[in-house]
Amino acid sequence: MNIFSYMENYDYEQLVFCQDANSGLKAIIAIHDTTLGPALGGTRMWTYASESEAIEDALRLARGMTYKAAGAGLNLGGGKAVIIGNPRTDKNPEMFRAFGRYIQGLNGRYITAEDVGTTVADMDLIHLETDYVTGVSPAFGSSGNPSPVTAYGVYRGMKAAAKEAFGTDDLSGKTIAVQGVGNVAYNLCRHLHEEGAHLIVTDINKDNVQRAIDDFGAKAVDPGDIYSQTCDIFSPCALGAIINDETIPQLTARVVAGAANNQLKEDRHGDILQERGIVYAPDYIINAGGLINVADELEGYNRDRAMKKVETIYGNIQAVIEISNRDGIPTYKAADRMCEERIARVQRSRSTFLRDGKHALSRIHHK
Ligand SMILES: NC(=O)c1ccc[n+]([C@@H]2O[C@H](COP(=O)([O-])OP(=O)(O)OC[C@H]3O[C@@H](n4cnc5c(N)ncnc54)[C@H](O)[C@@H]3O)[C@@H](O)[C@H]2O)c1
Ligand SMILES: CC(C)C[C@H](N)C(=O)O
Repeated sequence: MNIFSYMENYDYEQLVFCQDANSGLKAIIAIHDTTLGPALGGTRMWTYASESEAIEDALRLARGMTYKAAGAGLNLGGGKAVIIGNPRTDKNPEMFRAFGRYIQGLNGRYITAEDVGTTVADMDLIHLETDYVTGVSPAFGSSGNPSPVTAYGVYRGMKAAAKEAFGTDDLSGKTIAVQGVGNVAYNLCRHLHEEGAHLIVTDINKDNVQRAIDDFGAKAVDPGDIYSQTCDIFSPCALGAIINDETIPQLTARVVAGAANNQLKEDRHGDILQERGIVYAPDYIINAGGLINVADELEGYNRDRAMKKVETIYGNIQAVIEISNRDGIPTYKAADRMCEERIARVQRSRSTFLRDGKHALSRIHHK
């Protein structure tokens, strides 16, 4: 991988490598764009097949966070971190403390939170060394696990997409196929079940499947069979790149709306969904609830205020669909356009010289 070419291509600001032999920490922090504010994004812990794969994942996810924050109307930039290792076997407290010190060294340019493979307990360890961490235990006045809030945002965004496809946002009686029933999707299924939707679920983790059957009367299918289920809505809540040449022909749903990051394998798959008349709720717009929730901590966490902001995801999905219909472009392009325009507008309005430029969040975390 030619790192500088890649960074130049998508206009990345900074890539940081962190190594601590004592704890075995090998981490990468990617900062994409801080026009709107400090880069906030989770830390992923994963068994990457190679260092290049880890770098690429950090960079790709960081850019997604720039768009996620811009689309959600937050004054935050985009960043993400990855720790190379197996989250089940390779963690130790010193690793997260060492990582916290590297974050502190960035002096607020990057703020972390949970992502796949990291937990509230890990954030508590990072918090021992830095204040630039969110999703910390509620005992510290923080917001805790962001997943249930992400799930609520996905539920609201799914309703907005359903309104476009079916003329109503009522999901009762609708059949929804959910791929992956982990932290986010379990909570999503609860909202859908309460509204009277029929659920078809799959997961490679049998316990998670059983929990959805027991709690929501879901029908379970094998992981490879989820795409071809007869359903109204397909909800990807496990992996990225699952909307691709192999899966699109199998889809019967009229809406794709789920929590997973980077759902389209390539942009052209968003074009194909549009050609097939499938309403695609862009991933970084619909799954912004967790980010909105942890971002609220930066102003002193207030659950009611955070949940009110999460409600805006319904309107944000509607806004994207409106741009898509108005300009005759697929929804993924409409979302990119909406976010890029906001970043450009803010950049222009902050272009005048100031001797001591300030950002609304520059006062945070100075205890
Ligand atoms: N947690 C959040 O707040 C949040 C916020 C935004 C986006 N996301 C994204 O949403 C997705 C789910 O996040 P999560 O926190 O629920 O993660 P999770 O790890 O708790 O859940 C993912 C589930 O998918 C299952 N899975 C993995 N591979 C699968 C496969 N091939 N087929 C079927 N199931 C499979 C896993 O066993 C697990 O149960 C991820 O892509 C994550 O990046 C999460
Ligand atoms: C800041 C976090 C809650 C980030 C979350 N993992 C996401 O991808 O949006």
